[in-house]
Amino acid sequence: MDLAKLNDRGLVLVGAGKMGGALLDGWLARGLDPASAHVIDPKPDPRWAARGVNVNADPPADPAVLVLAVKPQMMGDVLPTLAAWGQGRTLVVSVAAGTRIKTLESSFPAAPIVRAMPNTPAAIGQGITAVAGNARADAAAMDLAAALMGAVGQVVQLDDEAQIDAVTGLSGSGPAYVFHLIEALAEAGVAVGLPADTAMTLARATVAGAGALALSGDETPAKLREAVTSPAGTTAAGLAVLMDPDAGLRPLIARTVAAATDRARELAQ
Ligand SMILES: NC(=O)c1ccc[n+]([C@@H]2O[C@H](COP(=O)([O-])OP(=O)(O)OC[C@H]3O[C@@H](n4cnc5c(N)ncnc54)[C@H](OP(=O)(O)O)[C@@H]3O)[C@@H](O)[C@H]2O)c1
Ligand code: PRO
Repeated sequence: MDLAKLNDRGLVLVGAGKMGGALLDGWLARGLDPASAHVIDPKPDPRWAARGVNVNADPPADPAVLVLAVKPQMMGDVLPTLAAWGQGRTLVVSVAAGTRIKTLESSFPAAPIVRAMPNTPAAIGQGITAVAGNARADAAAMDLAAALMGAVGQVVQLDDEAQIDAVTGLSGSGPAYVFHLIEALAEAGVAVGLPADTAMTLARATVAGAGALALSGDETPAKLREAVTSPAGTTAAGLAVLMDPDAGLRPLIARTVAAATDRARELAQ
């Protein structure tokens, strides 16, 4: 999207921590005017002020978008302070895990509201965000939300807000699983004889390259895996361990995503 469209009325970001900060980095890199961006955060990173973003000072009364990126546990304290923005002209976008549209509606009864679940690769324009809107989020509001999140990666529209918990368990938390895969690959490389820095370089580039290849064409991940796997070769030996139906990656990842999804449901308020 042309983020310049937001530059007239402004964007207010409440909570510029890891996720809010990653989004703001992405938006600023893609044309959001720092002078139209307003951060509210008790301990803001000095880099926002250094880049010309308004920090904790005179946010507009009628911004185009209010983005909520505080921890779900903070929402109860934060929402009552923001009610003035819920008059209907401002699109409210919450990226919080757990916090339900119903809860947001009790603070912003007149507002179009979109729940969005992004992930941190948004900072480099390679995030993916799932979105679900309330009844007041008409086509124009959903378009604005999709454009906002689309500026920092792909966007998936959900039919049902309840699916956001599963999205949180998969792609919201997912970058952490992949970073841990890099750590595990590097440690395994050291265990089979590589220097630590070489192993980390190989692990990082292997995951990044495989990810880029998986996104680059129409081949399924299964086909791409098969293309690496020579009959009776090295990959087949490795995959025999990794694809063990009981002790391999599939049941482990299934438990991982289920645990994260369950936690999102527990955080529900
Ligand atoms: N991190 C992710 O990968 C990710 C992905 C998808 C969604 N999310 C969602 O994004 C939200 C933020 O998560 P996070 O990981 O970015 O956490 P975080 O790094 O702790 O960011 C939250 C920010 O909000 C600030 N804050 C606290 N009280 C505030 C208040 N009253 N008004 C304004 N700002 C306030 C915090 O400041 P202090 O640090 O000083 O308390 C912090 O800078 C959560 O709801 C989470 O579910 C995160
Ligand atoms: N980070 C948040 C959490 O760990 C939500 C998805 C990723 O709760």
